[in-house]
Amino acid sequence: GLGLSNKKDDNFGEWYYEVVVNGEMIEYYDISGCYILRPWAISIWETMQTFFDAEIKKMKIKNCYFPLFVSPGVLQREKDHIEGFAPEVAWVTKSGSTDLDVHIAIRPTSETVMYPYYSKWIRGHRDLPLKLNQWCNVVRWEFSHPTPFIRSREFLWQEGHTAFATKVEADEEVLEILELYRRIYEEYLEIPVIKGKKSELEKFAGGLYTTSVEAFIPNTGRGIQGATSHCLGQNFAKMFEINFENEKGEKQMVWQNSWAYSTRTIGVLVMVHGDDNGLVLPPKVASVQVVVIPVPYKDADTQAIFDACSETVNTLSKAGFRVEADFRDNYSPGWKYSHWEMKGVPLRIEIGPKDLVNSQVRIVRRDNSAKTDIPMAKLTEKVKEMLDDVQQSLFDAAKQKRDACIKVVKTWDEFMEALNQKKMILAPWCDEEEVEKDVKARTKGEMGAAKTLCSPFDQPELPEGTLCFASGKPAKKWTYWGRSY
Ligand SMILES: O=C1CCCN[C@@H]1CCCn1cnc2cc(F)c(F)cc2c1=O
Ligand SMILES: [Mg+2]
Repeated sequence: GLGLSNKKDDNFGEWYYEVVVNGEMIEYYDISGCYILRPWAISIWETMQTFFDAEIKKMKIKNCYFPLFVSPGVLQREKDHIEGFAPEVAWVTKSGSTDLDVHIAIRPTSETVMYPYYSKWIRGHRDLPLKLNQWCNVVRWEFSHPTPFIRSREFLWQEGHTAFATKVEADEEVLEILELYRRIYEEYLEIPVIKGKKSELEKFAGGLYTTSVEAFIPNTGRGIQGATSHCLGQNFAKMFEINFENEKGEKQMVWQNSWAYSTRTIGVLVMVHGDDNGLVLPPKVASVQVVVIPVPYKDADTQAIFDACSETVNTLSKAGFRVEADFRDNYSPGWKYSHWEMKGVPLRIEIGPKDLVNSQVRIVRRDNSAKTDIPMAKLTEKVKEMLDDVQQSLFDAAKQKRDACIKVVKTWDEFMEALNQKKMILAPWCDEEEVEKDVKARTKGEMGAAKTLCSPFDQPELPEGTLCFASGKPAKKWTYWGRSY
């Protein structure tokens, strides 16, 4: 039948696979870890892209496109950048039946592709800042269990790569981009995120520091990195000799950033808002915000009902809403209700014989199933009101649920109890890497170890003498810990 055979709170993993397929976002592919992204998913990607692209253009960041293929020499240029990642790199070794004598890597990220040309293009301070972004796919041949949108061997992202004369400019842009990522999550996807700094152990090894927006999946009790904005310092400038002559004629290395968000955002959206009837889409990213369903009755005037549906579609689309009617005569109204609920369409409008008589429509909200009869005359204003309310309600519900998963702890025992309760744990930490490694070792298990998610910029009060939950040493900062994706 149409319904899901898995409940979200019973077996989340199965529920997720079913929802992304039944919601017509994903089609499975015959190569493991690869998925077909169908229009219902790509329309969400495009909405985010439209917002983000417009915002970075305001920042004078330009789009470019570098090749998919990386020559082996440059890929290995930076040891600690690549060492841990080597097993994930996919290689082209043949063309047709001919072996390539030099194997070519497929980009897993584009630092090593782009920076030799940054070195060539950046000569003097007038060449700075150089601020480029590309919208592309990347390939990482990961082996941990693949999950649509969340962990796939190929995914879509944007990667920004910027170079500045000063660290001050770089530091400023890192946070400007991070704020855009927060807006994508909290103003479009309606998912609460925490802005913070990654620990030395969790940061991008090739960089100076990493900031991120961290989301949380209550059902699995796992944190998930939503997007990341790194300051690379001068590490890559040194490696790729990206220098410029400053105003005084002195040779200086540039300060760089790199930042990305990916189609993983869509997976987080499904996991956070989805329910046992399927997807639940925030109106701002829904390619269909309102679906109009005719409810013909045996002896009623079916044509009149269809006409009322068409009129409703015209009125709402003229008002700027993304609206569709489902006139298919081979499906019942009931079937259509389930189908569009599965796809997460925010509002459903039902028009039957009595609605005609009363010149009203029945509007049903996807997020809370509330049913309201609205006079046709007030249609547009009510639909706008309800869509705005759905958008905000989704955030409020997700935030309340996420906040209920946060536990503040002071001791190891409290930490372990919270971890076993699938919480996102805020703990005072001495900020020592050895201690972080020790926590990982002590929490190892088939569920995966606990790790730091981020140290929130918004630091609670840390009273003098507060001790680290894990080492007992003087705590330096509050840090979020948890299991993660
Ligand atoms: O996270 C970002 C933002 C956008 C540009 N890149 C940075 C760092 C990416 C970190 N990273 C992440 N994954 C990788 C996988 C690989 F196979 C590999 F060769 C390299 C990497 C790798 O450098
Ligand atoms: Mg990885």
